[in-house]
Amino acid sequence: MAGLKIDGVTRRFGEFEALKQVTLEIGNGEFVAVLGPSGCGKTTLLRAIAGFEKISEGSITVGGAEVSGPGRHVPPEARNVGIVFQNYALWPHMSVAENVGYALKVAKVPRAERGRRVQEALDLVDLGAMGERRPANLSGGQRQRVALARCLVATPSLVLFDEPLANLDVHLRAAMEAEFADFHKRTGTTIVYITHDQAEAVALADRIAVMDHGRLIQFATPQELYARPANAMVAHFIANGIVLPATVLGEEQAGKVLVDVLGEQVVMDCPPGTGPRPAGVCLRPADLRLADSGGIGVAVKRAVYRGGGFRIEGHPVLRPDLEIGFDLPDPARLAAGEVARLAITGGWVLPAGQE
Ligand SMILES: Nc1ncnc2c1ncn2[C@@H]1O[C@H](COP(=O)(O)OP(=O)(O)OP(=O)(O)O)[C@@H](O)[C@H]1O
Repeated sequence: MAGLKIDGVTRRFGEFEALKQVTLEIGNGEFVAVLGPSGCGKTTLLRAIAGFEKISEGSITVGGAEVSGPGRHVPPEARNVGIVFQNYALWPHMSVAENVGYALKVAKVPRAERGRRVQEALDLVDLGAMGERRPANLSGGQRQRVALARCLVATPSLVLFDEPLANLDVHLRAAMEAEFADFHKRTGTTIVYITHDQAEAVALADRIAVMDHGRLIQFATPQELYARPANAMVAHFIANGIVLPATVLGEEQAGKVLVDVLGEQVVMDCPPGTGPRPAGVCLRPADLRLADSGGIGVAVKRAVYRGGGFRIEGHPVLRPDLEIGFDLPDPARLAAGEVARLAITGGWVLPAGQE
């Protein structure tokens, strides 16, 4: 197992920068998700780590050895990096064990050793008893595990997952999430997991690297991303936080500060050194409470039933240009056309310049 260091990596396609000065250090045995919207550079980063893509600037180090850098590009097959792709493409005419052992056979690994390593890899993904089956006789999740075993049989120092659950249905995704988490716990493999699904990243990863437009925006634990997003994009992207304009009224004291949000004065969490300035604030469900009086007025545009409760969407009465959405447990007392009163009880002031 090995750590991964990405240092100031830029990748240009002509004038366009798909990766901009990305710096990221991943510890030995860590499970890191790379998360971001379509086109943010996730796949380019994965391809650069795997060695399918040359980088324009910076360096990449796996387990202490530089694999990409100025004048240096170690080919993919010499990097000892495994990849589990979204399309797991197994050979239909080969058994599970043959599929897993194919690369070893091509590499002329002796039969006995091959058999032992294939069995070990299948045991790791809990398919130890299924080596003789054909892929057609496996479930989608089992096939994805064969793909994982096929990657593990080469004993990689680092495993990259490229949206491995994207082709699976919702139920199978949940089951496979649990399997991946369990696999990581048992083996301690260093994992870099690419996804655009924030719920998946939050459920699985020790830390998440959020990317946007080729840049790394924030690299932190799921809890930190939720509670202390670095900018409005992260606040929205992680669990759909509400971002509103506000004015910081005082100076930060012990991580808190007094803020005016649409006429309401609220004490919120804030970055160190926050002082009076215009700011964006991120609000989470725990920061909002429906009130009978006071609070901010929200004109309800839509109330959509979401099983067990309603999703309310509308705009602040004082700022019709802003959108605000929140969830309300059943039985809801709100309908389109009404004005809801929302008390704000907390929140997070975004860092300066990130509103
Ligand atoms: N070979 C290439 N030539 C030119 N532009 C490219 C090339 N590969 C990627 N890009 C551009 O780089 C940007 C990042 O692409 P990338 O595939 O890394 O995004 P992504 O975050 O993986 O998106 P998705 O989730 O849709 O796969 C995109 O704007 C894409 O069009």
